[in-house]
Amino acid sequence: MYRVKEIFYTLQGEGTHAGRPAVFCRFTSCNLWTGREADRHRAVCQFCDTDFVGTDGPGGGRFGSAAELAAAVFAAWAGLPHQGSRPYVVCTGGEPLLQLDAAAVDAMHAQGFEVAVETNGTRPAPAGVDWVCVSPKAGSELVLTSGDDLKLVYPQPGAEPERFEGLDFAHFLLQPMDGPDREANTRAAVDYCLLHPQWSLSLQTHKYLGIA
Ligand SMILES: C[S@@+](CC[C@H](N)C(=O)[O-])C[C@H]1O[C@@H](n2cnc3c(N)ncnc32)[C@H](O)[C@@H]1O
Ligand SMILES: Nc1nc2[nH]cc(C(=O)O)c2c(=O)[nH]1
Ligand code: SF4
Ligand SMILES: [Mg+2]
Repeated sequence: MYRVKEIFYTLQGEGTHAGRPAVFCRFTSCNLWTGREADRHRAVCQFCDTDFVGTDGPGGGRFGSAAELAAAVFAAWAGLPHQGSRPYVVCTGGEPLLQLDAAAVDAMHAQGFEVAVETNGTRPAPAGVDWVCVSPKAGSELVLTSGDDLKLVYPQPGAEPERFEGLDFAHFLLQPMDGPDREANTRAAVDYCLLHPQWSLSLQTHKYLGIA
């Protein structure tokens, strides 16, 4: 059984693939926060910008099999078929690697999708995922130490960029922490990238565009 908060079609807002049309499959639950506001101050991850509680969002629900989940992802894709481009699904959450398994990845592949994951990196990824974006969180143990994007929310005391720059990722990105200090955090991230050009800036472009 897969528990999913919402499934929707939009542009990938963040990271190396920012601007790419994608179905987002947002799994419920996270191992670093309950998702309840009353618990935020004592969570390992306290800055989360996402509601991942329950299965009540658009396209959300409980899916009894990998094939049913993949069919729901396929149903959300609204792009026209085009030779040489594959539909794209971003599995996120909550923490998707608490639920995403090889059967789900295989079923999404069988529907023609390229499969990406957005993860906090505290759980191994199943075989077959095509794009792995890891976003480490201070105070958590990082087990996924290789992948495509290493996308660090900045600043995070205890998770300085220097700690991650030796890991086996193709792209290193700083994403300004959203919240009351977003503007200052954005300026600080710009300054950090300018001084340390192995890092690129990742903006949450969907928020500036006013899309999901
Ligand atoms: C909601 S998380 C879900 C996936 C996974 N649990 C993770 O943390 O990577 C999706 C992305 O949003 C980022 N994010 C969450 N809250 C944020 C905030 N306040 N400002 C900037 N990025 C944030 C996360 O670091 C992650 O890259
Ligand atoms: N447009 C859009 N892009 C995103 N990239 C990562 C997201 C996430 O919440 O994981 C996200 C999201 O919520 N919306
Ligand atoms: S790890 Fe990801 S989903 Fe979990 S609380 Fe942090 S940002 Fe939110
Ligand atoms: Mg988001």
